[in-house]
Amino acid sequence: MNRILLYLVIGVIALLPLMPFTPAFWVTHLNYVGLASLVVLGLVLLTGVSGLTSFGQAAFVGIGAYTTAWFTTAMAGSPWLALIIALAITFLAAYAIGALTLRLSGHYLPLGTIAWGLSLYYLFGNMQFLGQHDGIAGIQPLEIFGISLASGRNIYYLIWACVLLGLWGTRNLLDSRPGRAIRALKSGQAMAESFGVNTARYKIIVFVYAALLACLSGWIYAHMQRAVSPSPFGLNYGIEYLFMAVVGGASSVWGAVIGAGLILTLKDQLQNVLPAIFGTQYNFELIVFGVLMVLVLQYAREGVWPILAHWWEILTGGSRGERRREPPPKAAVLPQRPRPETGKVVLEVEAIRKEFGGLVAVNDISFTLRAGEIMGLIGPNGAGKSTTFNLITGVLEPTSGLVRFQGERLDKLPAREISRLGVGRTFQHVQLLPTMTVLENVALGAHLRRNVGVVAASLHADRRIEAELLHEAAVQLERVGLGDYLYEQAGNLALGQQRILEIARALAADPVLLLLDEPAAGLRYKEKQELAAVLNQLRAEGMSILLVEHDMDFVMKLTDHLVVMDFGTKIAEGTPEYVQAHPAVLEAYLGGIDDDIEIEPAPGEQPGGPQPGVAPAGALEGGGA
Ligand SMILES: Nc1ncnc2c1ncn2[C@@H]1O[C@H](COP(=O)(O)OP(=O)(O)OP(=O)(O)O)[C@@H](O)[C@H]1O
Repeated sequence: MNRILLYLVIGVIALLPLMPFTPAFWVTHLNYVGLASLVVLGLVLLTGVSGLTSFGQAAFVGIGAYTTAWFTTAMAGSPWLALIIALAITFLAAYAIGALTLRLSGHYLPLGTIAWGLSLYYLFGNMQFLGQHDGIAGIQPLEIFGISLASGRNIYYLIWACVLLGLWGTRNLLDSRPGRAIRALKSGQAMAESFGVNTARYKIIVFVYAALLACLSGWIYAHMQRAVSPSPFGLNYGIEYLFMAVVGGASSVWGAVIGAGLILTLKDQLQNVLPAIFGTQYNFELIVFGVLMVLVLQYAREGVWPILAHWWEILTGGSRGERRREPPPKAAVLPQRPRPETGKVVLEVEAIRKEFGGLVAVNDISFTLRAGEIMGLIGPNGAGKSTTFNLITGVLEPTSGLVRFQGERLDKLPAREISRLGVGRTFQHVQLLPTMTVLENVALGAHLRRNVGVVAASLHADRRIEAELLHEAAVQLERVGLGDYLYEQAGNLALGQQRILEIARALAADPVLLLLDEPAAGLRYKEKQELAAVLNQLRAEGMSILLVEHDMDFVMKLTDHLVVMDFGTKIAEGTPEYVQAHPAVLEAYLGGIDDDIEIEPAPGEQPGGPQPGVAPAGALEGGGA
């Protein structure tokens, strides 16, 4: 968000209660908005950013409120100690609940959150020492440095200081190493895992983070209301918080404040206006909310915040559109892993086999790849190339056979561990985080090269490491020719550029072995030439590269060694010249027949004739490297 707007918001928040004309009910209303904003901020991170829908946040508000209510009344304890206890209980409860429910996918997760939201609600209402459905009254107001926060105007500052801190911390978190991993949870889990991100762990972290914010809100609420009862912590409120997140804009931290403000103000106004119109006391506002939700989902799926941000952009002359052009500041170079000597065996594939039911997709394939070598894996459509690729990268487990990388078995390891050993990869279908910048996407590739915790990231204590990661990402982008697009949203790049971006991201992981799945697909002639130059350069630096590629012209000019597959079986292996002249290869490629497509002839040979599936780039894609 634009800085001017930020200062404006802070100024208004600071001055509003001081103004004599500000009515007391405004301050009270803003206090509720602030408390709800804290809960919704957690939901923005959990649901909007990470894609984990939770209906149960109100229960965590309840843990914060009930802990302090009981501890400060029954035990006459300090509310500050109560806050620590409440946060600790919430941490443990959220960790346990998260570990159980976050494994659930699809609609099972929201259903799981409803179940534990209801359980905690009934727990509050049935426990004798928590006052059952009557709750606990007589809670003391908070006091800071001798100043009582009993009045709405005083506690207002505590609430909004917490909201601003929460916004600041969450923004910092999102713009950091753990933040990039969190932003990959919604749509790029498999990709993130192959760069070493432990997605299951990050899901729990986000869940606990959101629960702690809700707990803080509950703690302040109890001391503001001076009494607690179960109803504000039930499922209805859980749904309302989610509603606020969706309406405000579930992918922006500011959406939390906007959503809470809009919904609570609307609810307040509707509760006044609707009974007067209809002459009854029924909760008509619920019907209006239902209609509003449908309209938001239909016409403003990203919520209100992006619309407001767009208006602000127009108002301030497009300041949001001004992108930084300069590269990130220079920083120390990240440590690099030792490279094997050129010519040393890096990858050994021994009789790997993959059966899908009765289909043998990969039939006892073996080959080796040496340091400083580019190997191509080719074959007609359905030959088993991608399956072989997935067996090496840990996406699939072989039925039998083994894969060794620098002497270590890969075939039993998950993708995350394979990446840790020094294997970088790209994807057949580009897997980027389209709303993140090109630079951030590539920095995700360097995830394992530095470690930053969530707390350090939230407090912005990660500046040096963050600078190193971004610097590394910029260097790799410069290397592959995308240095002019650092701050462009990755989704705005052309498909060919996105493929190149994937290579930069894989390079940011400092791999010893680079696995490229159809890197030239969608690239124009010049881009292919540039890609070939980059790959040649990498080979010269001792990198080992295995590529699956359909563009024969590109493959033949670039690779040292080829393995040709057909129907899951290796039918030939050798230099490009040897393979091009191999009868089994010609048979495999000529078998299907498209008379217009011709295989590139081996030196000194006549053109090979038509071929299906895999065809020379010149025929299928307009030229190669
Ligand atoms: N998950 C799966 N379940 C069942 N069959 C599969 C699965 N994945 C691949 N196959 C089958 O295995 C065979 C090899 O497929 P694979 O995708 O590895 O071939 P490919 O050489 O990469 O083809 P293309 O060039 O079209 O990508 C095909 O017959 C395919 O239908």
